[in-house]
Amino acid sequence: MTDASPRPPVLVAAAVLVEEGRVLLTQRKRGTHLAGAWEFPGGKVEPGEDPRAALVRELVEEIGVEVSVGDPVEVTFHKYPEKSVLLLFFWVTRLPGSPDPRPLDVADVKWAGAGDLAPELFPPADVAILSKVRALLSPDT
Ligand SMILES: Nc1nc2c([nH]c(=O)n2[C@@H]2O[C@H](COP(=O)(O)OP(=O)(O)OP(=O)(O)O)[C@@H](O)[C@H]2O)c(=O)[nH]1
Repeated sequence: MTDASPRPPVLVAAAVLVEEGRVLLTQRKRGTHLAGAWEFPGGKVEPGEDPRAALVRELVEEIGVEVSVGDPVEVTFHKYPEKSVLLLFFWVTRLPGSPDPRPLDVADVKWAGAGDLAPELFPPADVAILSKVRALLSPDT
């Protein structure tokens, strides 16, 4: 049966930033949707905003890094009980001279190897992107 009053999905842009065989992850803050989960850094695209510009903005706000946003890696639609999300995952590279990531508006930040990508640590919407990213990373980390 279809929802009687469906709301449009929340549009989210998220980054796949790989350096030296590790991918950058952030941890969701207490009191937010899916608190404590590890995820790909990013956030909601504001109405009328270019998703790539939103991602640049979110990475400065959340972890203080300056990036260039490349091609899409994956697009995922997922229904949570409280909302649905449309996630746009992009390849991202740090600009020369960008600061190192630090947890400005997230609970924590880390460079993760393939062994850190257990799906149960991530939002359920991230299953597809996780298998793509795992295949890219060094198997022994
Ligand atoms: N950045 C990011 N968000 C993700 C991922 N996977 C996933 O389901 N999401 C969901 O996409 C939404 C991202 O929006 P956000 O980061 O601005 O979340 P928020 O806490 O401000 O949202 P809220 O105010 O509705 O709780 C959240 O509901 C988050 O749970 C991911 O890999 N990265």
